[in-house]
Amino acid sequence: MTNIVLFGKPGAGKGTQAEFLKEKYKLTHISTGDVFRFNLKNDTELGKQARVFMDAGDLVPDELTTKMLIDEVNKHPEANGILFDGYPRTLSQAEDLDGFLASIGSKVAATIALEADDELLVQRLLERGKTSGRIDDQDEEKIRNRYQEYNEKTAPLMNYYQAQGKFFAVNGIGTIAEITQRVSAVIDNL
Ligand SMILES: Nc1ncnc2c1ncn2[C@@H]1O[C@H](COP(=O)(O)OP(=O)(O)O)[C@@H](O)[C@H]1O
Repeated sequence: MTNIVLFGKPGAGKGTQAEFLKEKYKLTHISTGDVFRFNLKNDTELGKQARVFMDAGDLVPDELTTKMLIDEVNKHPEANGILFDGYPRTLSQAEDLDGFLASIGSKVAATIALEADDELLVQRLLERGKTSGRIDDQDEEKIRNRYQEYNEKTAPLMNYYQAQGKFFAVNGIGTIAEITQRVSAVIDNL
């Protein structure tokens, strides 16, 4: 299995790239944000528990998120590899992911970060908020809170993966196709 973690700040383009990469490399795409939003929309028990955190732009607690993630991975026993989008976002999630993948005889092959400047990303999210219906994209304060969450809790993961020799950063500014090319170059070299 070639498991890839797509890494980057909110709005960096992880979801957009995932759509192309999953086709190109026949990967199973798991977006924790999408799974949470599906649960919110269907008002499931998980959705009810996650809503307050998501609407505020806070991270959902690790235990809830990791349980959901493992359930999702287990739905795809035939997967060629998984493209993780939005997970892990904390050190504890990264450790749990490593432990879980080891338990099924697998591992993270690479973590690929899409890099872009904060101010550009905030503008992208506000633009997305006009049409996406996402509450967390419509209010600049909530967006800034997501960046704070990212800086405090998610950014330290770069060191975690760097220490394992699995961290690759690509420039996330350019056309969608250009960025797909850059990410593909990393995957093709693994
Ligand atoms: N791995 C995770 N850990 C905790 N919360 C998460 C995780 N993934 C998604 N969420 C919740 O879902 C929200 C939206 O996720 P996502 O669509 O990936 O957002 P973004 O556009 O901010 O990258 C997050 O702000 C957070 O509340």
